[in-house]
Parts: sequence; C-alpha cells; structure tokens
Amino acid sequence: MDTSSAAAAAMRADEEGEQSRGPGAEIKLVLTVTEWYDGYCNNHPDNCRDLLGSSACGMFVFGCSLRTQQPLSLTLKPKGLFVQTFQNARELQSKYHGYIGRESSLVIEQGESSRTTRTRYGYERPKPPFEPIKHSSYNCRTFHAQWAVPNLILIGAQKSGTSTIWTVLRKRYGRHVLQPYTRSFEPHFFDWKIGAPSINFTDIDEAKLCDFRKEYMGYWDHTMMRSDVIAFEKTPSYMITPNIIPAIEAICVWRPKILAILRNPIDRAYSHYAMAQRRNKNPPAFSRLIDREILKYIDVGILRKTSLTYSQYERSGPDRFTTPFHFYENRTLEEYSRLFNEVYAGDKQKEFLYRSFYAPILYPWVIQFGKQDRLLVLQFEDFVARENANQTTHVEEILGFAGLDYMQVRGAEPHISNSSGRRRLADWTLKRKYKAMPARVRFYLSFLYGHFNAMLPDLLGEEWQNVWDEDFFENSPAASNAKIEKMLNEIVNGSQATL
Ligand SMILES: Nc1ncnc2c1ncn2[C@@H]1O[C@H](COP(=O)(O)OS(=O)(=O)O)[C@@H](OP(=O)(O)O)[C@H]1O
Repeated sequence: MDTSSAAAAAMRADEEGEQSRGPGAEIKLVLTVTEWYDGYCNNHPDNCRDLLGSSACGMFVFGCSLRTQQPLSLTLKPKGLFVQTFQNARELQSKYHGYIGRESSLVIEQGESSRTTRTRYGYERPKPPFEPIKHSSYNCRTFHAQWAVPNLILIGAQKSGTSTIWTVLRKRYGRHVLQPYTRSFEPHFFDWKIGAPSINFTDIDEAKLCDFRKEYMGYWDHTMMRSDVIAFEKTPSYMITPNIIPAIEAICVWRPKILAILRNPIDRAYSHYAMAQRRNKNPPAFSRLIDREILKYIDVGILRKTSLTYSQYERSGPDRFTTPFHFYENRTLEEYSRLFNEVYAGDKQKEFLYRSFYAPILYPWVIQFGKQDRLLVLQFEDFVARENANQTTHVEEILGFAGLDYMQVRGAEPHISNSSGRRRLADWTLKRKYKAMPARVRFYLSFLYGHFNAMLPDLLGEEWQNVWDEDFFENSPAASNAKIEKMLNEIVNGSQATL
C-alpha cells in the first residue's frame, strides 16, 4: 500500500473519530492486518511495543493487540492528528477497517517503555502452528514479496569457515545484515524444524505452505528491513540435505540466493572429526570410521569391490604407492549424486568423509540454482587467506551477490586493524586444538577425494581446477626435502611422522 492511501485511510479514520466523539471522547482506530506478521507478537506485550516503536507498518498492530488483548495507545504519524486507544482488539476488528501502509510510522504513547531494545535471543520464538487470522484479500504467495526474507542462505559446508562469514558480516556490516532471531545460532528450519525431506512439496496444500512461510519469515524482524539491508541465515547442514531444495523453492517464492563455501575436503573431514572428538570423549578412531564409510560405498556401488579400506591399505605393502580406490568408469556426476543421496537417505548423522564429496553433494544445488545465478560458491582457503590479511574482497562479493551495492555500505565498515581478535592464518593453524592428521591417512584420502575434486571445474568453473591437489612429492615450497623424506618413511614403514 502506498503512502497516499495510508494517509487517506488515516484521514478517514480520523473523521470517523471526530464524528463519534465529543470533546475529550475516546477515538478508536483499527488497522487492518494480514496474518503474515502475527508470529512476531507471540503474546508478548513487550514485543508489540518494540515492533510498534520502530518504523513499522500498521500490520503488526492488529496481530499484537488481538493476541495480547492489551490496551494500546498510539499516535499516528506523520499526520499526528490523534491518539487511538484500543480497549478490545476483537471488537475493533469487527467495527473498523482502517488501513495503514508501511510508510506510516507508529509511535507508542502509552506504556512504561515504548522503545525497548530487542536483544538477539531476547524472547521465545513462536511455535507453530500459529493461530490463523483470516483475511479475505490475503494471498500468501504474493504478499510482501518486496520484503520477503531471507535474501541469502548459507548452506555449508560444515567446518569451512561458515561462522567466520557470519561474524564478518555481523561485525562489519551489522546495520546492513539482518540475522534471524532464532534461539540457536543456526535455524535448521528446513531440515530439522519442518523435516522437509519427508514432505512432498510438489503436492502440498497452499495453506500448509503459507504456514511454513509465515514461520520462516517470522525469524527476522521485518521492521528492520530496508533497501540497504539483506536478511541472512546460516545452517551448514542444508548442503548435505538436497531433499530440502524443493522446500526452499516452494516456501521461499521470493527466490533467495544460496551461498556455499568449500574447504580442502581432507581438512574439512578431519576438522569435523576433531569437533566430534571434543564432544564425545571416546569416539571411534578416525581410521575405523573411514573403514566403515568405505565399506558402505563399496556396498552401494560408489566404489568398486577391489577398493581397499584404510586397514587393508595399511597392510598392502608396496601397493601403498598406488591408488587404493577403483571407480566405475563412465559414471556420471548425476549418478554419483543419486547414489550418495541414497546411502544417507533418512540418516541424520551423515558421516565425516561423505560431507566432503563436494561435487556430488553440490550437483542438485547447481542444477536448481546455478542456472538462475542464485548460487555462489567460495573457496575457504582463499577466503580465510584474504580475511586474515585484512582484505575484504570476498565480503564485497557476498554482499553484491545478495543484492547490496557494496559501495553503498562501504562507509559502514569500521577500520580493520590487526587487533587480537583478528588472527593471521598461521596463528589459526598453530592454535588448532587437535593434532595434524597422520600423513599416511592423508595420502590415502587424497586418492579418494582427488577423483571427486576433479569433477568440480565442470560443475563450478575452471577456477576450481586443481584447487586442493595434494602436493606430496613435488618440490613445492610447502614441502621441504626433509619433510618429504619423513613422510615417505612413514608411508613405507608405518612410523608416526606427520607432514
Ligand atoms: N580466518 C580463519 N583462518 C583459518 N581458519 C579459520 C578461519 N575462520 C575459521 N576457520 C576454521 O574454520 C573451521 C570452522 O568452520 P565453521 O565455522 O564452518 O564450523 S561450523 O560448521 O560452524 O562448526 C575451524 O577449523 P578447524 O580449526 O580446523 O576445526 C576454524 O579454525
């Protein structure tokens, strides 16, 4: 609704009030509300005040007053003509149908604190199902597409610096990046909250979809949305759950952008294992977990039966220098993607090695979002190297991709210093809380991931050519002769030297 019709509506309501009151009589105005925003109010009068205290549209008012049954007193601006007192929202709903657009700003006149500040985890999120507020002209699909949130979803990969992206966006561009008001750092809306993989989204009832939309959008404070703000969420497990793609498409009709960041698959898998180790005091050894996964892949036909598990490889003598893996020739990426998905269908706890098979995992995302230019994939090593060197190029790319003009928000960026909070790349590596992976394991895994990494350039572009080639024997600056010698020694003799 535009400002002029909002103003006209306000005028109309004002006239009604003028006619019905004598001097000093109470004026009542009701603001017609769609059901979209009612989730925000959540029966908390304070929330209502917060929402109303900001430059919100009148739509919130009805939802809040209806739910809380609190008397609310409002001054309408910019007309600023009168104060309305709501004694009983239900009654007002049946009597009046004023209408106020987003552009009008509402200020609370009454109540102890009209502009309380909302903290990130300040209150309980609403729990579905919401009490529906029916409105005849309401169309859930088209409603408020302009402000539909989020604009950007960071889908993973886990242990690939997703939290750093989050922090950088929040700390440096806080005013321009809106994050969800969920209890947990990661909303897990599509996978855990609604269990999208088990729902058939091609055949779903529109009312149900509308409920989902309402709930998901309810994670962000819409009153904070402006043209120079993007709403953002990160849930790194989305990437390994391709069955949520139809859910994203059906629910988020405003077509949000998808962001992924990929790290060297071996490092990622081991960092993930180290995290599990920290959480679980006695986890199985990494090599045992590798064996378990490899056997699974042989079973479903991802690897040929002649492939070796890590334990077999360790006992294989001189064969240790040849590849322990045998793949089926001519297998397409699509087939790999389907097979991997089948292995883990319905399995919430997907395993460490699996999560690093980027090409088959990303394939359905590229098919769905790549062609629409809605998918951006960053490389972790590049990202953190620039970040740690105080360069902001990637952030610029992310903001631009999500629809923000970087130049426009540039002024918001504080001076970045080499403060203690910003560690250099070398420091990150030194401060890791776990020991490096034994070189033999790394060598073994490099054969496995090498096969799948080689599919990335076709999928994502030439810049992904040889990105994580493990340079074990070449005379690279990273590997001195002494190191190479140590490593060869380890591979041949089974000693515990590490690169
Ligand atoms: N700037 C910078 N430089 C170097 N390394 C960095 C940086 N930021 C994050 N990291 C490393 O990224 C790993 C954590 O990734 P995530 O935040 O995605 O983890 S999580 O999925 O949210 O748990 C974690 O890796 P590991 O230390 O190997 O576990 C972090 O150390």
